[in-house]
Amino acid sequence: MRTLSRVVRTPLGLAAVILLALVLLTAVFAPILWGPQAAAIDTDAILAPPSAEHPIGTDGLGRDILLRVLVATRLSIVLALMATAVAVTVGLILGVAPYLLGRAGRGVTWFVSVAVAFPGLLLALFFAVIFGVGWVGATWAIGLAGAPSFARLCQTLIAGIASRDFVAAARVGGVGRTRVLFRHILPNVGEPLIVNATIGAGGALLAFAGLSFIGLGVQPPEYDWGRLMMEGLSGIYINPLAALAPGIAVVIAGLAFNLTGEAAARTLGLGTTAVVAKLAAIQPRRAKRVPAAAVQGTDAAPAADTVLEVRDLRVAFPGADGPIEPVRGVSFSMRRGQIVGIVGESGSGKSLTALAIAQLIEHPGVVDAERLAFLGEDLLAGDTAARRKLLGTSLALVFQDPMTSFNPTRKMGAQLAEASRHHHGLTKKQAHARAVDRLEAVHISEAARRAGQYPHEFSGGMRQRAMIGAGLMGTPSLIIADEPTTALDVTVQKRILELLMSIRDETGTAILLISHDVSVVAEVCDRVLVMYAGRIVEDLAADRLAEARHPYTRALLAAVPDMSTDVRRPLATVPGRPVDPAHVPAGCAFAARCPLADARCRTADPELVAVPGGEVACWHAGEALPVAVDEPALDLEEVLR
Ligand SMILES: Nc1ncnc2c1ncn2[C@@H]1O[C@H](COP(=O)(O)OP(=O)(O)OP(=O)(O)O)[C@@H](O)[C@H]1O
Repeated sequence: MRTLSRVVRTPLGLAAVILLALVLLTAVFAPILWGPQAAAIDTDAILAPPSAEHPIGTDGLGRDILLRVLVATRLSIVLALMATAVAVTVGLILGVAPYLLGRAGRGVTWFVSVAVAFPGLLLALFFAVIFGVGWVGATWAIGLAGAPSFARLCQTLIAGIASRDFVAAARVGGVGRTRVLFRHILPNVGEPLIVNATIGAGGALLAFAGLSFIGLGVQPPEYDWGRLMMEGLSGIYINPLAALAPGIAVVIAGLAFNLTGEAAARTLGLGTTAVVAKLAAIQPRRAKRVPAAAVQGTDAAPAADTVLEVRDLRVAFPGADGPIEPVRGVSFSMRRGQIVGIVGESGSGKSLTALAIAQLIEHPGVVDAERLAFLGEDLLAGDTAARRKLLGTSLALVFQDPMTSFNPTRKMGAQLAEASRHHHGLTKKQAHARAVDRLEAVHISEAARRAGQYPHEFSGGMRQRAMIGAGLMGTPSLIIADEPTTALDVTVQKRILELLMSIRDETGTAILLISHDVSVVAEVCDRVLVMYAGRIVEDLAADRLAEARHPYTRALLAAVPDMSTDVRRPLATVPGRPVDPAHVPAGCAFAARCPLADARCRTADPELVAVPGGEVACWHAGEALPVAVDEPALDLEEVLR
């Protein structure tokens, strides 16, 4: 209803809706008002030309053509709508199948791709021949012919929404595929699908008229516009209006559907509501640092409080010239209460590492590891349902973009409550109460009222806190926060980081913080893992960052602006370009950008070896740099690239 009122506010929308309303009113009332008259045979007025009594003449049985055109509106529209219903239903089934069936659904995608390549009218003729002459066969024919394009649209829209963060969060929360589809995906693709179906109804109307015109559609004594065109054609030289009038009716009704659909599409495309709520004040708390003992020595035998063990984690995707491995043997472990940061430039494999831990790498991606264990449970083996439950109750994810982290069509309270109901067996009321409680826990004021609002009614910082609140619906042992502050301004950033630290202090939750910003990581983490080209190249305590040994870590640190940075000069960056995972060079992947690189670096890849305070993978770890990396010879072009 809201959509309709937005559509009629535009001149095009208003005209289209009025036209469609007229067509539909004619379809409803014309057979009641003029049905018997339109069927009355008058042998005295056979093939009469237009006159005052018969404005566009009569047919071969003396029946009034204008009345017949008006009465035919109902059958023409009903049949077009029935064919559209077939197209939408079959299209939806084919459209959602790949998502629901996972890998097994690839056959459906292939089938739709092939079917979509056939011209619709050809398919309609093909099905019309199979189903036989008559309106039933024609309805199936037009409906099935329209289904592939609808299915393709459906698949594309679903794929777009399925990659959004809130769907990933729901899946990690243990929400099943079917529920995710109906709760999170379909409500978000519903509008474009309805708009497309409306436009499709115009096409079905035209196709039906075509089939009836060539004698495959409606059969006498029934008549639709196509049938009337066919009958009028025989007398076109005597009374051209007899064929033209039903043709014009098809055009008007087709336009009414198409324009309404187009107007709705335009209106929906333009209308993104952006209501920015005011940021509620939060009371930042000073974080306690985890004792150094808890930070050190994590790669020995797993300690009793080990939350996460990652050993030789690899993530691969098929590429044009063989598999691409953007994550190439990552190993680390985390203990209760630890905040570990992963830093590295874009493309270094940080997010894929996190996604692999959360079991969110989709086919055709392949995850392999010597060991990937969460709370002692092997994530690469064992029962899928048990794994999902474990991840759903004990792992929380916070994503970069707080706008995509929530389903825009559902209220915040309901979204927070969802996983809790699923995993903890809470009633709707209990889950809602917990959602409000969790919103309060992340310092959202008036939490009860806020729980009844939609994501767009929250500010960016509030949404990010709500995302953290969603993670706290259970009792997570690990929060993975992937660039949680990148989309936020600096003051909000600080509050989010302080919130994460306070959660760690209060609950002992371990936090894996992914960031490309080394200063963010340095501020809140106990330990920092520096990633380059899919590997950890340095692992060190955050408070020893200044003693970093790897030239890459040192270059990253040098690129952080401070109060002494000359603002008139371009900001420093690490010179050169990151490695393309499809073309990782032999030897040390950083060699091409490294001022210390020599022949050995270009041929032999250094292992991660223990050094005082951490581990480093470099043949020249800690050596003095011949060129000052904090003063790289930058050209603006390189910076902007
Ligand atoms: N589905 C995929 N298929 C092929 N390659 C992929 C896929 N997903 C990611 N990659 C590649 O893997 C590499 C690492 O990606 P990842 O998202 O982990 O990087 P990142 O360090 O998190 O960077 P950013 O900070 O930009 O997110 C990138 O080069 C990316 O192009």
